[in-house]
Amino acid sequence: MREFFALPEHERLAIDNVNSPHFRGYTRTGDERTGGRQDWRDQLDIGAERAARVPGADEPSYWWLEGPNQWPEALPELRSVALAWVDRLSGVAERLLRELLVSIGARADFYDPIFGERAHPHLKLVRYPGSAGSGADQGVGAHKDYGFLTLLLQDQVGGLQVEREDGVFHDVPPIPGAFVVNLGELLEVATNGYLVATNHRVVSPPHAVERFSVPFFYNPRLDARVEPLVFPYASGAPGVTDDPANPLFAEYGFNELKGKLRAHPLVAERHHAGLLSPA
Ligand SMILES: O=C(O)CCC(=O)C(=O)O
Ligand SMILES: [Fe+2]
Repeated sequence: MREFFALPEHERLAIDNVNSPHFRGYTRTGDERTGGRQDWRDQLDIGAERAARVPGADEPSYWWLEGPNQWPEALPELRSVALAWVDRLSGVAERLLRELLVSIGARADFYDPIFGERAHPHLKLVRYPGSAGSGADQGVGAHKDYGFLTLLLQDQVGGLQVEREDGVFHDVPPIPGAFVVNLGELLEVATNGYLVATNHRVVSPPHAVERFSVPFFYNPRLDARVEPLVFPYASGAPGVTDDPANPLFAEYGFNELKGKLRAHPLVAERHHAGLLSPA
């Protein structure tokens, strides 16, 4: 992945995600927004390799999220390595989700039907280039991931923080060889708030220190509707977080599309002006 970010800028920009109505490809530093503010990182977004899908007038707009990836010509091996990693981590995350469901008294296979062949996993290669010249330290602003589980590899630099019950963001110190596991919004929807999606952010490394991370997002089919989980604590669950700025959608495609339109305004304006709600 370091080789990808070391490519000359014109080679990275040849696969700019602004060229992709499917939100795939390279986002240069400064083009992404979280919480309405600029994230100081660049990244390569990779999803399941599928044919471009253009939703018909009577189809849900989230089908735009299906499509081909963009790969750098100068690094032909990246495609097979990244897609093999997606496959491998899909298996790990599947096992983990099943164990997690059993641990709260549910059936292991409860959500099996919404994954399978048409599942919509996602992988990012991310580089944080240090602090922005402006002094802002938002590597990525506080957010929750859209799907069920995230398996995140981070290097030794640090900067990832998660919000705990006390409302304070706590450092997540890097542990060599370990994944950080974040709970996604769909698990919160599934358990009606018994499990709460992990609110997390990255504080930029100081000065010109670079940080690299590789989050893998375990997501079901875009047209999956997350049914309430049958488990012993369902009746006492508090309900999902009520945040008008971030509604949680049980139909996965809408939940991801909401996030992508917000995070990638250049892609949204160029390809999806019709989907943006009037300000
Ligand atoms: O870089 C990290 O450690 C976190 C990245 C992240 O939260 C994301 O891309 O969703
Ligand atoms: Fe995240």
